[in-house]
Amino acid sequence: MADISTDPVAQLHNATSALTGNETAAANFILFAVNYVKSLSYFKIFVSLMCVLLVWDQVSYQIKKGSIVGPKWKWYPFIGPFLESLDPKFEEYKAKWYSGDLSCVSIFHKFVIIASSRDLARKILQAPKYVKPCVVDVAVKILRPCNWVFLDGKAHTDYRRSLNGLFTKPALAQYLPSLEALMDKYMDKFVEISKKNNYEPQVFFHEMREILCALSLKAFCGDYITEDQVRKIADDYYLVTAALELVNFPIIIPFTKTWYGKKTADAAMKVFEQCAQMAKDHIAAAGKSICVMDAWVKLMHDAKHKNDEESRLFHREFTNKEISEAIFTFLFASQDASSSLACWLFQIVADRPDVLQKIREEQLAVRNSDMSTEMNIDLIDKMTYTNMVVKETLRYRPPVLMVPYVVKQSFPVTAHYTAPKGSMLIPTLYPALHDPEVYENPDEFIPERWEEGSPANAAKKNWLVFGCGPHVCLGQTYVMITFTALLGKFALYTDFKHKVTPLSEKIKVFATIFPKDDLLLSFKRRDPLTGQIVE
Ligand code: HEM
Repeated sequence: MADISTDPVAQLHNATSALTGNETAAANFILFAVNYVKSLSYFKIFVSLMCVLLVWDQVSYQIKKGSIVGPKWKWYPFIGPFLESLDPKFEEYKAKWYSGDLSCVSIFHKFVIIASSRDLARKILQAPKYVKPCVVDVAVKILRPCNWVFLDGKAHTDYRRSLNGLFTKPALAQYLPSLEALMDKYMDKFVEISKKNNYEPQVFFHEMREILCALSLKAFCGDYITEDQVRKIADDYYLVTAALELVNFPIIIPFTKTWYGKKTADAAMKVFEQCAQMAKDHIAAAGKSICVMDAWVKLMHDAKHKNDEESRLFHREFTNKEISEAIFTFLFASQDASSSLACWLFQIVADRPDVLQKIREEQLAVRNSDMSTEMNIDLIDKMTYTNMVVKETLRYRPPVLMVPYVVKQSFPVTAHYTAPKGSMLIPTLYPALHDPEVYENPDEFIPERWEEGSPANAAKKNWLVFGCGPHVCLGQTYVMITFTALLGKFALYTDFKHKVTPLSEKIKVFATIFPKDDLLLSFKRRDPLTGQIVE
């Protein structure tokens, strides 16, 4: 008669009768284990399960850690140093970087490897076969899964090639006049704000974020975006930054940080979609190109009559939605890093009157003291010293400390260590930029170290401010040009003072890095030729 028992133990018993030797021993063991579990209470089962998981958590950590530097054990079971990661401290990061070329930490199920030497950082950034950029889970929801930044390999390289042309010097030359006009407006605004506070230094962190957001949006959307829309996006943008913290809840729950972040991003992309259509209409009517959107649409427009390889990239029409998503990634990539640079730049220059004086002298010289000279690329190219100040600020206080990547397949990072698939691999940029063998007295601010023929200039491999490899920053030329122009104008037309506090030189980590006291500044109008204060 067929065995109709539903008891798995009874079934196993019957099954073993047909086996011999090793098979019987294995089956007996399973039988014993099943009988044992059946004799346990739920509580005991739970405790046993937890013990197994606990041991597995530690064993898995040890296997992944291998020979690299890192905590001997996962001291906080399962979560690891999760609570510390909620409030990242620059000093703790630094201690980690200098603890070894490769170090690790495990948070929940994520195994994180930090690569801090220049050569390892470069190796990782240039290994698209093994790694791809790692974004927090929620970023895919906020930036949308179809966004170009999530493309990998050839698809990414091809899309990137279609965007490179939007940030070349000739393209940037088209955006400069409207950027200069906006800089003028913000100089007035900063002076006005300072005047209302009797020129007493006050927190300028938020104003710096606003001017950078406004400049980016002007460069990207030109006059298609209204001042109100710019203000709204600039005001709300910090909600996106807050939503994209490295440690965040992956599901979007109403009225949480991520929910507000997504709402802000969706609203901004809606505005960009409308702007994209206006750019298409403007270029179709043979209008002049003055912003990134115009330049992009013009490339599409011109491509229709050309058949070279570069133009073929534009043979398909990028939709308004696609353009809006790409523009949002530009804002996303630029906003925090550029605001960080702006904060340090104004603080550092205000604290060093000799540097400010040299900038002013250069600014007058390149204009031949003719204040009606318009800003253009040739003029900016002549601002050698101002450019060195921007470059040294980027080295001294690199806005992006680390770039998280995820391992796609086991990656032999060194002869002795292979990063396991699925782990997070983080090349750090700071140590290469503070390498004493390349930059003498690396913790001092010395613009002259960038003079032609200097060791700093020769050490191209250490210049990791904008990353390297297939994901190298798309906006790096734009950054150098805009900031040189911005600093030059503010130095000429305003007298800015910084109040030094014990926290000014301390570093706060908020996506990028900022002075811990949020930057106390005051601006006065000055006559660019005489240096007299104009009240
Ligand atoms: C001070 C300002 C900035 C700094 C320090 C900075 C730095 C960086 C770094 C370190 C990366 C990652 C590179 C890599 O993975 O190898 C990056 C990527 C990127 N940056 Fe910037 N960035 C800045 C401003 C900008 C601006 C203004 C734009 C926009 C126009 C921009 C657009 C991008 C884009 C689109 C990417 C991703 C490129 C890709 O995945 O192909 N960045 N940036």
